[in-house]
Amino acid sequence: MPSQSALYAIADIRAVEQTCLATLSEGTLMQRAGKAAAECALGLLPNASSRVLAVAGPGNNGGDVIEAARLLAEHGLDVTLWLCADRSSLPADAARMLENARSSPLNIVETPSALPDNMEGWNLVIDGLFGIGLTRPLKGLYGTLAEWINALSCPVLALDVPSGLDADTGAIVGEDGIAIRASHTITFIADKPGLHTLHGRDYAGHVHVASLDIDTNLFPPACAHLNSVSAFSAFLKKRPHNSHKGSFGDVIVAGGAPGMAGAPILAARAAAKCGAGRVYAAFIGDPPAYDSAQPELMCRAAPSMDFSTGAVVAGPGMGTSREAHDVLAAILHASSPLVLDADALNLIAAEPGLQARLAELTAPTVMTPHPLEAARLLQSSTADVQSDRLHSARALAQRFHAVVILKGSGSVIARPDGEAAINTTGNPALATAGTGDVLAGICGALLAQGFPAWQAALAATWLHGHAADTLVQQGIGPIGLTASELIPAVRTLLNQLTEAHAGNHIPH
Ligand SMILES: NC(=O)C1=CN([C@@H]2O[C@H](COP(=O)(O)OP(=O)(O)OC[C@H]3O[C@@H](n4cnc5c(N)ncnc54)[C@H](OP(=O)(O)O)[C@@H]3O)[C@@H](O)[C@H]2O)[C@@H](O)CC1
Ligand SMILES: [K+]
Repeated sequence: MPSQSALYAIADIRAVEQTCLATLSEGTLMQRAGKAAAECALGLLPNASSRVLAVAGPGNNGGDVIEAARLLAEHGLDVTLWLCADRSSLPADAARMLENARSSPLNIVETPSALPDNMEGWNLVIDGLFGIGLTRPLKGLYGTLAEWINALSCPVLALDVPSGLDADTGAIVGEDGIAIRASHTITFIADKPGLHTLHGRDYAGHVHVASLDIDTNLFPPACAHLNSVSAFSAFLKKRPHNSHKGSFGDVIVAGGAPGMAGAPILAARAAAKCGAGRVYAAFIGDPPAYDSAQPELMCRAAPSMDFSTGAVVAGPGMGTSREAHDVLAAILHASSPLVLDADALNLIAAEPGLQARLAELTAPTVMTPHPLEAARLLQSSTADVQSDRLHSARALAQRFHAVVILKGSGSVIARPDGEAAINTTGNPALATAGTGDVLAGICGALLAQGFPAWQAALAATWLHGHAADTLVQQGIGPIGLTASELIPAVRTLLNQLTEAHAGNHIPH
């Protein structure tokens, strides 16, 4: 099996599947998938007399669920199979599974023309309508069945992919399409990006990977990975006793147009609490005398700043005025490690001169667009960006020669060579004003402490999301979690991670 964090595109899964099908005896992979699914289902059921509804579609995903349903019925559970397909047109393996199931205690309802009449009393629904062979939106009986399942209160286990969801992108197929909202997904052969970004997290629920015992050597390189601590932990360093504030770098946050002073303050506070040695908040408008809640920050006027002395976070509350443009131009000419957020991205999207300068930079650079900012940078629409978030993040990284964090559910981190990761932490509590400023500030602090752009982006995204997860577990959110509250939680996590992962090695 490839590494737990590896993600594969449908085309790659198909290629692996075809190689296996050529060497294994007929039905072997489907039997393995059915067995893994049945075992997973048993773990979700309250007792041995549980009632299970299995829904099967017209393809091999249907074959998987038929096999799983047979095994569960033979295990003594009360299982009904809703076969939403014409038996005579099932693919060969699925037809074989159906024949096997006939001699089992499984209750089979063939080609139903209506929905099951009882919504109550099911302990689990298993979704085997469609997997990676979905080619169009769920319509007719499939659509109404999906709606019906989504209204149930019991757990729903999707086989391979929740039906209606695109396994590559996490999009729901069709303009007004519908997908089955699963509480759990058991996905076969390898994990898939669409289960983790856009609608993926809402529709796939907990994802379990069943590799079906396929030889690791048959897999091509993964198309992306899930973000994890191991991807950046090598840069978590214990601090030597003999250190001073200059040892951990400066961060200069540039933004704060009149009326928008809060944004750079949030980013600067985050940078300070994530370990930068000194933090400046530089304002396009008049700077405040100091930040009374965090007087360690040094508040300055942006036009008179020297941006070459530390990592720069440009954009929070910056506005798009002429002054903001000139400050951004000065920042791009300083060639410092750089985080570009918010209005800095909007200014760049609007001006080819700034774009050309950005593409020339060799210092570590991270861009943190949300989908609308990404759309402006790519001169496309938010819908286009969201329709394939991995592709959009890669396109941005290549065009601007920077590491990109495309924010949203399952943030995508991409770098110019095409390497990409999907973040797994975070929750809807982050959908509130100021959380983006905090993310940019964390990123700036990590760049100032010597993280390369890629690892800084991975670590910042992971920490930011995990802090929100921790606070929600404590009841501080999702409703009413504020961006400010994230900052101390991120600091705690960063210290815990450093303690757990940094060796005794003292850096020089
Ligand atoms: N091959 C193997 O041995 C293994 C396969 N495995 C399993 O197989 C799954 C892939 O199987 P699959 O290729 O048969 O695709 P699947 O998702 O079942 O559906 C395709 C069928 O649905 C139809 N169809 C599509 N969209 C539709 C729509 N909206 N509304 C109505 N019909 C629609 C489509 O018809 P068509 O588009 O040709 O008209 C076709 O008939 C995979 O996800 C995994 O679970 C694992 O067990 C490992 C071993
Ligand atoms: K499915």
